[in-house]
Amino acid sequence: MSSSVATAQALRNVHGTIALAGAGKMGGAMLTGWLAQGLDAKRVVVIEPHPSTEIGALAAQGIRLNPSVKDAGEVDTLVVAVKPQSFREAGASLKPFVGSSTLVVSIMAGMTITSLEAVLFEKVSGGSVVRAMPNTPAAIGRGITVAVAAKKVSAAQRAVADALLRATGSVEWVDKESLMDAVTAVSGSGPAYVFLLAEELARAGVAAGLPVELATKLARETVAGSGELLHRSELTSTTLRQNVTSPGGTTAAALEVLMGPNGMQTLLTRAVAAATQRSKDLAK
Ligand SMILES: NC(=O)C1=CN([C@@H]2O[C@H](COP(=O)(O)OP(=O)(O)OC[C@H]3O[C@@H](n4cnc5c(N)ncnc54)[C@H](OP(=O)(O)O)[C@@H]3O)[C@@H](O)[C@H]2O)C=CC1
Ligand SMILES: O=C(O)[C@@H]1CCC=N1
Repeated sequence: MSSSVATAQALRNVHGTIALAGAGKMGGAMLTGWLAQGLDAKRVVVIEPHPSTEIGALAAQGIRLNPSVKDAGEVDTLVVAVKPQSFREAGASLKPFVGSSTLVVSIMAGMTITSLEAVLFEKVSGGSVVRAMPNTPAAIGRGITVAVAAKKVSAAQRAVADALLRATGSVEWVDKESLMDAVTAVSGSGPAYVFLLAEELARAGVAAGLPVELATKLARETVAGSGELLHRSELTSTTLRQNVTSPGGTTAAALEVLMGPNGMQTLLTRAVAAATQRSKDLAK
């Protein structure tokens, strides 16, 4: 069985009602992935105060948009995709949807398992919580998610979380929740760094004399094509970089700048440290 067939099959084996709280950029991307992989829309409840036109249109496919707690019925899995800053308030309105056997999967940056348990469950340490960090390539099935499960999460619940997360790309499980802040800084926020690279490469092309439109196209296709090559190739990123670099050539001249003092290594180390710290601060 191919891995994509196995992924779709695992998702179809997820039983019960799945509620998504927060169908914004990330929650919406995950919902798109689930439906694309064949999850029955009728089993999906979406809790979202201001649904986009796209999310509203999914009601025609059978998803239940903003039902009352009574109409939603028993929620087997609640995926929380609201902003961490709005969770204290949102948590209170979500709590009535959570029963003692509900599995909660949170994708909120910085929000710890302990905080989730305290807000959503009657007793601290009484909840089945999976903390996960996806990224936006999930929208095209090419995301990567890192997940950590609270002790109370059963093997069956972990399989449910895995199926939902894997429908949007690959999944790595870790045992230490403390890794999640750095994970968020690398892969959760990481797509933004890559898109910034495309923006700045285009700007640098314009500064070097190219028309804006051509520079934008060259930068976009170069980032996208290099990403695809990295994805398909078995070579390491170091070898792929070296393959571009002719001795004494143009790339070597550029890399001397990018790999020099205050180059990419310094900048990315500082950027990832700043994002890691922000994730820790969001927990407070
Ligand atoms: N964007 C990304 O790349 C990633 C984001 N995340 C995490 O995903 C979460 C969402 O981020 P993102 O999608 O970017 O943010 P968005 O603002 O796009 O989405 C959050 C959504 O939650 C809605 N919302 C607000 N209050 C409630 C409530 N009480 N009940 C239900 N929904 C509510 C918001 O509505 P309204 O706008 O009207 O307030 C909004 O539509 C965050 O916790 C973030 O840390 C994780 C990985 C990557
Ligand atoms: O910027 C943020 O806080 C969220 C988490 C990772 C990506 N976006």
